[in-house]
Amino acid sequence: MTKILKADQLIKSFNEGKEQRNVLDTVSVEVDEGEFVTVMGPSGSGKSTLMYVLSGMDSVDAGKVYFNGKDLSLIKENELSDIRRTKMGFVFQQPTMLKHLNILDNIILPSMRDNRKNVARITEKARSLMKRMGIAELEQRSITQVSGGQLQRAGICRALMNNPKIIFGDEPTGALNSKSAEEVLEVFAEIHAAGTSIMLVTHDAKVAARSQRIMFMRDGKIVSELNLSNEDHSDMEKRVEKVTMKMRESGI
Ligand SMILES: Nc1ncnc2c1ncn2[C@@H]1O[C@H](COP(=O)(O)OP(=O)(O)OP(=O)(O)O)[C@@H](O)[C@H]1O
Repeated sequence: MTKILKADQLIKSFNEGKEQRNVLDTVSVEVDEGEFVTVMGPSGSGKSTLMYVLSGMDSVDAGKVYFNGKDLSLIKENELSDIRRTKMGFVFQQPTMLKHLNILDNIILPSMRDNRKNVARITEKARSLMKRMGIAELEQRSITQVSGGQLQRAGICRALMNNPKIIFGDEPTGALNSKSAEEVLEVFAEIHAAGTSIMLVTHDAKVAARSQRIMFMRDGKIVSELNLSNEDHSDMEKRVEKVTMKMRESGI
């Protein structure tokens, strides 16, 4: 199986007063192409930092990150930003969108950067994604005229504009009510079914239960994993129960 991501023995430290603290402490990770993984762990355990270094948004002090077989430490910053823009999609807890643009324009804005001549094609792509995400009728609305769940689905459309190989999500349902969260999770399931790899950071067992494999972090280390790929997908309650048990076992 081809690895979309491979990380060996990552170390990342930050200064805490006079002390240096390893926020990532010899972390190794592998994600298969098309795999849906989640990262769980207590606040401050290093989950977001792990996601930032795996996506090349931040550097490591030691260790290697390979994206699609490429050592990220050996490529120049402009190639790295091209990879991030064209091969990776990012979804955060609160999508950052511009207030004076409507939803459609917010979705297409990042793609316009190097494709000004292809407005028609880009707009068509955005419309087809909005339809797929169930927000086709919202294109003219401002970002203050939609619900949190609808805004997040717009954020996912924006992340999918370049057909990324992987979507990174940091607590993508963290700010949503349970109904909107369910809808957004359905969207992630659909993106995964279409072949895109997904890595989500979450505190929520219901989110993690949707994934194929969960990595549990504590104090900058991956302390355990749970493989759900052979568990019945229709029995979500049982999957959530397994995740909750493993969280307890892992001290999370
Ligand atoms: N730029 C930074 N400078 C200094 N310390 C940082 C920096 N970024 C993160 N940290 C510290 O690294 C640790 C891990 O942070 P990180 O955001 O990765 O944790 P997390 O598991 O994602 O937490 P949460 O669930 O609260 O989002 C925390 O103690 C945080 O304060």
